[in-house]
Amino acid sequence: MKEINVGLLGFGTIGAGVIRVFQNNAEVMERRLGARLKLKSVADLDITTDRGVTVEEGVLTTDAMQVLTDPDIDVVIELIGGYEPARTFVLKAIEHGKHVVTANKALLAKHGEEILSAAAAKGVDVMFEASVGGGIPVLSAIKENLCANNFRCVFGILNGTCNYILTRMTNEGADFSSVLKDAQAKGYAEADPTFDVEGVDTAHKLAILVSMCFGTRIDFDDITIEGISNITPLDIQFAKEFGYKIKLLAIGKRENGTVEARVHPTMIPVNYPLADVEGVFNAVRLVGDFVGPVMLYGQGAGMDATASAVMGDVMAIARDQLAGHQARTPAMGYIPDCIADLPIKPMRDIVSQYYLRFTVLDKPGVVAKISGILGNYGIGIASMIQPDRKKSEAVPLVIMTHEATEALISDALADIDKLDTVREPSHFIRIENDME
Ligand SMILES: NC(=O)C1=CN([C@@H]2O[C@H](COP(=O)(O)OP(=O)(O)OC[C@H]3O[C@@H](n4cnc5c(N)ncnc54)[C@H](OP(=O)(O)O)[C@@H]3O)[C@@H](O)[C@H]2O)C=CC1
Ligand SMILES: N[C@@H](CC=O)C(=O)O
Ligand code: NA
Repeated sequence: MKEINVGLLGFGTIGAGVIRVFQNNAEVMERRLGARLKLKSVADLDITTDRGVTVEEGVLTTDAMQVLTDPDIDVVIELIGGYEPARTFVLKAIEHGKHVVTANKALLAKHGEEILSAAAAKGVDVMFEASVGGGIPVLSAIKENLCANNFRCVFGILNGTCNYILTRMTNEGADFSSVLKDAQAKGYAEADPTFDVEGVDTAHKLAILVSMCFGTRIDFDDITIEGISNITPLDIQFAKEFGYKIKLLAIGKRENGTVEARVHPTMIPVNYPLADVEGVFNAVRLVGDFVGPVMLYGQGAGMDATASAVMGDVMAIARDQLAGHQARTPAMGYIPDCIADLPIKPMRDIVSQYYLRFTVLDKPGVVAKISGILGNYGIGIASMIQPDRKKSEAVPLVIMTHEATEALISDALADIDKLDTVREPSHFIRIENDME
């Protein structure tokens, strides 16, 4: 029986998951492939720590170059993470004529074009299903099954760590930092968890999604990114009272030659399917012009689910190899020469409804002054929760607005923050009511 040899770089959380798939599911993969996948080498800096899986003698090495230059290895899986040395290793694998599978969204969001051009020039495949939505087969859905559609928009809950934190804060009133520690212990978080909580990891994934949905290059630095570290139990409580949940949402929209690409905490009505996505689960809602709305849901992080996506890519490459096809489907779902350069809409032009929370002195006339300033900017008030009567203490005042541009909201808030009766910088959360 024909063998396809695989080399693995990075024996961490996901690397260990990949080895588990090799060990547990060899038979089903062989029956689906008609060939055998063989894990020939695994490189990690540390090959003595117990990772919960045993590896055959002679497979482990501390020398990544041994994997990259081994003429027998057909496919290299990169699971080191980060920019370097992952970039150098992936380019080296391509130079040596190897197909590459990676889960590294950071690398792809920043250096994707360089890597994919090198792969195209060499005639090898680079696949990265695990990089977005962990185990959810979202990238293959976009570039294969849904490829006859023009996409209007894409919404995603794309970070398992943040969704796990927000879910436990919402459902149990749990404390942010202890839940983050738990997410790290479960292997969900990035090596640097600020990438998770500050929205950077979600933005890496959004960059890939927006490029693949709309067929455009995205400059990662143009994506607006806000994380969840400023979300307070008070905002979660008020959101509930208004019938919303707070989620870290990745939003991509295409409209009249521009795209929106932004990541920020967002209030979603509780009766929307995305509001029900809890814990480490992720979901992506796509709207295509013919298929309409499609929602994909599954575990967005963790050893086993992510390893499933990695091995799905290895199988796809192996199938192409066995059938004599090379790079059958363009990596980004579009022929490289047909990829556009659509600009990202500036944040000030975004239109949304807003949740505004002010910390005000409980004095007569405060509400009138704030609503007056909003009125001056033409911002309509949809509903309001007024301060409790606590005399001189500062109390929260919450206003839900009608749709307004971000420019109007930020200018109005700057004026409101100058009032003597407003005791802390005002706080806002965007609301997403239109997911069609
Ligand atoms: N964890 C998750 O749920 C998910 C992760 N991903 C992505 O998968 C990738 C791997 O993540 P994860 O497994 O969690 O990360 P880990 O940090 O658990 O694993 C990375 C491994 O790579 C090793 N490594 C670092 N430098 C080298 C090197 N020069 N040569 C060989 N090995 C090296 C690390 O060793 P050491 O620790 O000694 O530095 C570590 O064992 C990342 O790109 C991540 O973003 C994608 C989806 C989900
Ligand atoms: N740190 C990421 C891992 C998967 O991409 C997350 O929490 O989603
Ligand atoms: Na995926």
